[in-house]
Amino acid sequence: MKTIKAYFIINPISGGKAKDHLKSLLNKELSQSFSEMEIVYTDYIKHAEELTRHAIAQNFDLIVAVGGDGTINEVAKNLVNTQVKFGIIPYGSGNGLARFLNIPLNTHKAIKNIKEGVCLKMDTGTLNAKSFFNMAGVGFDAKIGYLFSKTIKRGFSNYVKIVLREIYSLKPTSFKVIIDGQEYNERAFMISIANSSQYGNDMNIAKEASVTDGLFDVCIIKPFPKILLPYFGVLMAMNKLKTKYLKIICGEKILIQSEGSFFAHLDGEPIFIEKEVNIEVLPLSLNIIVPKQRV
Ligand SMILES: Nc1ncnc2c1ncn2[C@@H]1O[C@H](COP(=O)(O)OP(=O)(O)OP(=O)(O)O)[C@@H](O)[C@H]1O
Repeated sequence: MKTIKAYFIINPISGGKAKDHLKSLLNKELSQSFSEMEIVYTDYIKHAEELTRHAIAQNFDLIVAVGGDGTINEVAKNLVNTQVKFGIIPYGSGNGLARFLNIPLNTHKAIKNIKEGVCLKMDTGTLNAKSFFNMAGVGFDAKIGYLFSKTIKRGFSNYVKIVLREIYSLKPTSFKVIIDGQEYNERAFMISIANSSQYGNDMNIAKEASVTDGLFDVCIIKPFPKILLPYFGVLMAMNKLKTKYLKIICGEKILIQSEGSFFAHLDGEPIFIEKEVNIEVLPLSLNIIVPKQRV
């Protein structure tokens, strides 16, 4: 048995899937792999942040988030630039980061990855000093993140319902964007800051994104005829989106300004912005467990 202390944080509501059985499953499949193991469920929003800080104080070597990108965010934000290893058992609605890293969506295989995977150092980011790991953004996806956070029902189908309801009233916003000192003035439906290539559910916007290149792909989505949406959806699912309506610029320091206040999101979790967003990459700052073939 390895002398590794492992701490599991389960979000009971993520992805709209039941997780009552997980505690006994994790104990059964992993108790021989670690010298000490603790499994806890979150009771409320941001509880995972408190639990992570507790686990760090108790010298756990490995902390695993069981949930989606929001849960990953709450756990991993305390692990940036530490030696603590981070694992994911995907149980979200979108699972963007897990899908990008080829972490299995099947629970048994994801548990096996916690045992047998290898450690990758990945880039993380901050938006107005708050951490994100998969994707941040302003505009339409931030509004969807806000509306999704207000719904009781989670899961992919509810996400799609909100997107379809909102897309037809969507209007572009004027943004000033400064990427590594270069200024762009754009009217856009949204601007996504991609660390991985995808939002979740294999909806890829930045097909060449890497989480180890020290750069974000700034994806400026310009106003497009909405009739093209199904076509773009198919291209995104195939990771082949290329269109004159999408401009991608890579950079490590990004400033976004707009008239008045607006919403942004960090891994799908909305935040209200008074004035501007400042985004920075923190290269290779998180030790994440991924399948061997991913490194
Ligand atoms: N016990 C709880 N009750 C209510 N909300 C919770 C609880 N525990 C955690 N949360 C909140 O659940 C939210 C959603 O979690 P998460 O993002 O992991 O799932 P998801 O949105 O279904 O998946 P994804 O982000 O992959 O689309 C987070 O904002 C988190 O703070």
